Amino acid sequence: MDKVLIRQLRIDTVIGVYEWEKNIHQSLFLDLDMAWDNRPAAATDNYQYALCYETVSNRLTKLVTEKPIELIETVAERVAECLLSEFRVSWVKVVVMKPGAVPSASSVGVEIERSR
Ligand SMILES: Nc1nc2c(c(=O)[nH]1)N=C([C@H](O)[C@@H](O)CO)CN2
Repeated sequence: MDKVLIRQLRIDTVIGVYEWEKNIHQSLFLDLDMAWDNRPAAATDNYQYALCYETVSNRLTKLVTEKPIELIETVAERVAECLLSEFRVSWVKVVVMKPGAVPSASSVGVEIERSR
């Protein structure tokens, strides 16, 4: 299966369940694996057939930052829904990491896979 990948997309946003988290920005890091047939783009060398990782990155940053969210699970689910519906991706793996959330861990996070 062909994929388009985005690694370590940093999104600074209001995220967290505790009161002290609702007045600060924290960084989330997203890894995205998106099923996409890359052959039409490669055969024609035409951007029109490519899943644009820049467009996806910008859209997801807007989505995640438009309002405060408590759980990183919610972030992952909203990101997956957006990719399946707006970008017509048939399958996606979304990893959301929140470094700094647990001081004794280098990072913590969630991973989901969704398809339509
Ligand atoms: N499974 C989760 N556990 C926790 C979350 C979360 O989003 N998913 N969030 C918190 C707090 O916001 C924490 O990150 C503050 O450091 C705790 N557990």
